[in-house]
Amino acid sequence: MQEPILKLEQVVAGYGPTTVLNGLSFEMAAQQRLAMVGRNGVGKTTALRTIMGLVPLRSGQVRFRGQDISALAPHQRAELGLGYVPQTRDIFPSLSVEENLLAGLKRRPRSALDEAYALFPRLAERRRNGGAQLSGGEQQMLSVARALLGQPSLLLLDEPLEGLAPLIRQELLRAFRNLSQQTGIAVLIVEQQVDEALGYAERALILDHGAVVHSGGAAALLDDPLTLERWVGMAVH
Ligand SMILES: Nc1ncnc2c1ncn2[C@@H]1O[C@H](COP(=O)(O)OP(=O)(O)OP(=O)(O)O)[C@@H](O)[C@H]1O
Repeated sequence: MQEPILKLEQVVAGYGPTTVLNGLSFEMAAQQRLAMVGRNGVGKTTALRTIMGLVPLRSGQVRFRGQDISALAPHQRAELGLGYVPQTRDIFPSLSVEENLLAGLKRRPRSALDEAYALFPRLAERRRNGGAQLSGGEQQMLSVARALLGQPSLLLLDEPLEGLAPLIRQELLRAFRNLSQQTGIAVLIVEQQVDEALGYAERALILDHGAVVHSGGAAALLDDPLTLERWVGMAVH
């Protein structure tokens, strides 16, 4: 079997006296779309932040393309090919769309911006608008586009659909699908919009108390209301 792009082994992490991840172990294949779901507070955001190196590991290991990255700083992980879009939509509100994208360019030529505009045509239309003038959905697009300019091979998305209207959610998911097809980038998506995330992903994990309690095909989970009800506490439509 091909080496997993990401592998967590018995990861323990938390904040101060609180342990949030209690032996979290899972792996994902290159080019895979994996959804991570679970009730509020089970540790999904903490898992992404730990993979990125923003929450320190207490024990266990994080491997990226076979390399143990547990001791690396976040920027070193980004350089290796990890992209992270936090829940907070990491954009500069006082800069224009184009300036925000330029800030994410690093050593790439300016023409790389065309990739971002091809993926999100709305951003091209609003390239001179200030970040603060964008709608929630446009801010999310900008945040994702900026992360992509770093050419990650694995993109971590923390609740990208949160607070967005259904039509905009569909537009974003369409862009994520195009992205997967065109670039083969692997995507780990954390989402409360469980039905939409499972519709997008190939595989799914359910977390509870900072560990995996279910792992399998996303379509199969979408068809399994008992498991969803038990661990996610919500019926999908
Ligand atoms: N900076 C922090 N300091 C202390 N505790 C924190 C911090 N961030 C999160 N926590 C706690 O860690 C636990 C897990 O939070 P986390 O955000 O990882 O869960 P989540 O599954 O992503 O939940 P949600 O869906 O609500 O975002 C929660 O009990 C939360 O209160």
